[in-house]
This record gives sequence, C-alpha cells and structure tokens, in this order.
Amino acid sequence: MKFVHKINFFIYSSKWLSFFNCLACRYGSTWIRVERTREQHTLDLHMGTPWETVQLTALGRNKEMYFRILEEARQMALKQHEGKTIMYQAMGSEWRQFGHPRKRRPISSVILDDGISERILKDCQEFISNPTWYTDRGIPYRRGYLLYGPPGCGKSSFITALAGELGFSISVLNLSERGLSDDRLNHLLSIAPQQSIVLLEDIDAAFVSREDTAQQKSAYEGLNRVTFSGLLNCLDGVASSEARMMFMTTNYIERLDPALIRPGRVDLKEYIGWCSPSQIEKMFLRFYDGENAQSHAKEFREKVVSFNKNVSPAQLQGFFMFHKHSDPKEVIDSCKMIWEL
Ligand SMILES: Nc1ncnc2c1ncn2[C@@H]1O[C@H](COP(=O)(O)OP(=O)(O)OP(=O)(O)O)[C@@H](O)[C@H]1O
Repeated sequence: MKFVHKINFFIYSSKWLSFFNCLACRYGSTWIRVERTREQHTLDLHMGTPWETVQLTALGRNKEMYFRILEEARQMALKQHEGKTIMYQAMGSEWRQFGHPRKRRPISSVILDDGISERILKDCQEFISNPTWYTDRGIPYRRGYLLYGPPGCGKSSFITALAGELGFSISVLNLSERGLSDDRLNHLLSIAPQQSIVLLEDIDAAFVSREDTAQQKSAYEGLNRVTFSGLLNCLDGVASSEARMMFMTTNYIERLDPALIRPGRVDLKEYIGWCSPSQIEKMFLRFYDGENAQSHAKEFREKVVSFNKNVSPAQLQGFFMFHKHSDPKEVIDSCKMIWEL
C-alpha cells in the first residue's frame, strides 16, 4: 500500500526531519520506507511555500498510522513553541521564521496609559471569537489597527506582548523594501501564516501621500516597489477564513493619506503617547520594590512631572537601567538625568 501526502508542517520539526532522513524507519512495530523529494523548482508559486514531498511506504492496510504520525509531528512542533512568540519575515515570495521563537512578553509588562491595553486586547479577542458575525453580514473577516505616537512609547512592544497573549505569531512586512512589488505584496498577504498578526511598521516611511515626489520617483527608477494604490487594493483584498489582524505603526499619523486609514482599512486607532503621571509611577514600580516602594513611586512621579517635559517609557527604562543598583532615594534625586542619557 502506498500513501502519499504533501507534508508541510514536518518541515518545521527538526526531530522529524532527522527521522525522515533515513531511508527506512520503524514506527511501533511497522517498518516504513521514507523518501524525500525536493522539486527542482523549490518554490510552489501558488502557495509560496517550499515544495517538498515526503513519501512514506509501508506494508499493510493500516492507513490510520499515517494520520497518527502527522498528529504526533504537529503536537511536537506545537510543544516546541509553547509559551513563545514566533516572528516571520517575507523572503522572496514566502514567509520565513526569523530568529528563535521569543519567550512571550507579558502584556502587563508594557505600561500604557489607563485603559488602552485593555481596549485593544478586548477588541482583538472579540474579533477572533466572532467569525460568524462577519460572514453572516458578508463583511471580510479582517481587522486593521493603527498605533501611532512618538518613538519609544511601546507600540512595537505592545504588539509583541499582544501576540503572545493571543497565542499568535507576528509576520513583519517592510513596505519600503526594494523589490517588493504590488503583486508580491498581494501574494504575501494572501498566504500569511495562520494565527498571525501582520505588522506593517513605520507605514509613513513607505508612503507620504498618494503622489510620489519627482525625487522619490527617480530613487526607485527601475526597481519594483509597492504603489500606494497597490497597497490599498491589497489591504482590501486581505480576507481569509482565519482571523486576519493587521497592525500598522507610525510616528507621524498626520503624514498618512486619509484613504489608508479610513474605517474598513483601519478599524481601531490608538494614540500611544508620552508617559502620563500614572505611567511614570507604574514604570518606577516595575523596577523598584521594597517597603516604601509606593511612596517612592509617588515622589518620583511628582518630581518628573515638575520638569514639565515629555518623557517616553523608553527614556525611563534607560534611566532605571543606569540606576540598576541605586537606592530609590538616589533615583528620585537624580531624575533630571532622564533627559540627559
Ligand atoms: N509603555 C511601555 N512600557 C514598558 N516598556 C516600554 C514601553 N514603551 C517602551 N518601552 C521600552 O522601550 C523600548 C522601545 O520600545 P518600543 O520599540 O516598543 O517603542 P515604539 O513606540 O515601538 O518605538 P518606535 O516608534 O521608535 O518604533 C523597549 O525596550 C520597551 O521595553
């Protein structure tokens, strides 16, 4: 009996790969012959995934065994990534995992102004748990988010933590990448990994307005690149039976063309701004504990606010790291340094 299956997810499991490298192996009491063939053109242009056939052949009538093997491999691969967030990036016409899966960042470790974190998380959870609401109304099952605000205030960190909380991976797309054409973008979005947040960072850097300046035109002469209308078409086309969440970030919302962020393309916009007094206090408590931590945190907050200057969580983090071993009193006294590091 011969059973042939195109096994994509085996490719992710290194243990199984080495298992399949041998010509024959034993599964329980059954000997299985294993043949791996990589097609000459290694890309399946339709699916955008490396195309490989693993053919398992065994004597007997037990088809169930093959399904058990697949399920075991799937479970092993899932276990490897338990508690981790996988990042993907676009390579050619496919998505590739980059770096090792990262330990999930707790969402509570990203301190945003009151209510923001909860609002976005609730929106995502509601979206994921309600596919029929969309299909019943003929609305594409996707949701767009825009996080905007000054640098170092937690946009990227929050998206990473959110993905961990939802058990999603992150697929990062760089729209400014030379050679990324409208077709390739469309293709990549349509085959983005399942259960993955698609992240378009610094969206303002790719498009300033609908019309390119003459300077931009000549800089890209001869190179494929994404056009603004191409991007809009791709965003509108991104629909899937899986929840498709797309996050965009920018430091300059005012530079974005209104067409890009209109409802339907961006459904939820959140400003992630400079630290509010309560954020300053919470950031302090993340780094210092002890008996008088609460009163120290209040004192620190008053002192920082008294400077009447904008401060980002990244600036505070840098300052606290500099004062890793300092006494809280010393930290409070030297907070002028926040803007000097
Ligand atoms: N709200 C926050 N709570 C906790 N840590 C934060 C927060 N904001 C920023 N940080 C820390 O500051 C660093 C930079 O943050 P991050 O990259 O998320 O900022 P960003 O808003 O995405 O910046 P940019 O706009 O430059 O991409 C990270 O190390 C992160 O841990």
